[in-house]
Amino acid sequence: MASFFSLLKRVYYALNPPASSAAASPIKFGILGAADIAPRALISPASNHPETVVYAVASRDNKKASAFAKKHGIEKVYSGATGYQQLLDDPEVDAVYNPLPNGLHFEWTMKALAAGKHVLLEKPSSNTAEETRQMFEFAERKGLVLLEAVHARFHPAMVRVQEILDSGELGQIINLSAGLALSKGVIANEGDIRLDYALGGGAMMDMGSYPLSAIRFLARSAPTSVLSATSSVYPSPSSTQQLVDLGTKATLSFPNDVTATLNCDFRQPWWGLFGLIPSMPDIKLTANCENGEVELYNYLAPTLYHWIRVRVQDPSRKGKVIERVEKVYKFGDGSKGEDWWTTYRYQLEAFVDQVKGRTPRTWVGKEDSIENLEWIEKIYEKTGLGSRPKSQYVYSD
Ligand SMILES: NC(=O)C1=CN([C@@H]2O[C@H](COP(=O)(O)OP(=O)(O)OC[C@H]3O[C@@H](n4cnc5c(N)ncnc54)[C@H](OP(=O)(O)O)[C@@H]3O)[C@@H](O)[C@H]2O)C=CC1
Ligand SMILES: O=C1OC[C@@H](O)[C@H](O)[C@H]1O
Repeated sequence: MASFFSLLKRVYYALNPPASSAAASPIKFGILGAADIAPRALISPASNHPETVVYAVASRDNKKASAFAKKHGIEKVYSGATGYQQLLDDPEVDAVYNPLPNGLHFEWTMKALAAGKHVLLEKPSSNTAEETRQMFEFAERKGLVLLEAVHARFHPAMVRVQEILDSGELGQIINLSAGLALSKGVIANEGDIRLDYALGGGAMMDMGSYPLSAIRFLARSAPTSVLSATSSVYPSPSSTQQLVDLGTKATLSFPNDVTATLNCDFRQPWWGLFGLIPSMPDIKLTANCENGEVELYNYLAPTLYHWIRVRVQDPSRKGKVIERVEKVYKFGDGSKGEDWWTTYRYQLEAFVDQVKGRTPRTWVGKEDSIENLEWIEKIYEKTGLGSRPKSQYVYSD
């Protein structure tokens, strides 16, 4: 019963975080585009962070910009063809949140950095590893913070799974698997940016970037090769749309004979097992090891509900398995956090710490983001679909 009430309380506060009173010199954010994800990933967490204010939004469309600003209490509105650049030119803006379609991440992140702004950049960081490298190198040259918003990596539950593996209690990792697959109609419907090749669409870009990042994080290494990869494609007459994967499955190899399987899908069937039972979303990470296994269920929204199930061979009784379940909402070392903090709230904490010159509890750095894109591209190469198109934007330092 007590755990039912703590679930209710956690979910309530995750969705309605208590407003914090503003610190003396908060980081003022500007948002490029009135994107669907912005309230969840930035506006709501920022309302609870004393050192952040969402100050401006820019949209191509004036009405959309004003309605978005009104709904979320945002002071400054920019719109029209020059709206994004006007926001970047506003000296009041300290940091930019870039939730534009993937194919525009490079151009607008480079422009934001050129304008001297720190950038919280939506995943996947760009369309190619080379673009991601250029963005991070530019940020370094400018002395600015750039973070790819792989929010799941910031939650203590994910970090705990890595700790369990690192502790050695399960022995050497043999196989990792991670998925993100949702039933048809839930996401990426007709007209969605996720289905537009020119904008960097595709399931591997959109959803696959998370399980790939998680697998690499738990393996503490880059893959060594893509052993196999297959995609299902959109039955569209347009040849570029046929390069958009609706789902991709890949097997990767890692050092020390570790293998990993990855699954991502926009169009999982609603019914599984011969059409008899509803299929559940694939939102699980598993590590099979020499002496047991660990599974994290719901690694993308662990605040709402998750479990970490550990099964380990009993060393004193051959064949006997000892099972335990952990739920981890806060870091065990007293680092900042609350049970109800979402992945996005933990991510914002880290971003602000980095901007303020403090050491964040968790971080996803330059090489990590470059590597993720490198292997997204390698998986696409293996499927035969190839990388998403490079940005046409040319910048000068
Ligand atoms: N971290 C997370 O949990 C999530 C991350 N994402 C990532 O965030 C990004 C945006 O996703 P989402 O919010 O779902 O997408 P939306 O389509 O809702 O938002 C994208 C915004 O980009 C702007 N835009 C600029 N140019 C174009 C164009 N040519 N076509 C379409 N939109 C354009 C639009 O803003 P306007 O018209 O106002 O100018 C639009 O609102 C993606 O990179 C995605 O991978 C998405 C969902 C969850
Ligand atoms: O968190 C997410 O889940 C679903 C995806 O389509 C979305 O872009 C992603 O970031």
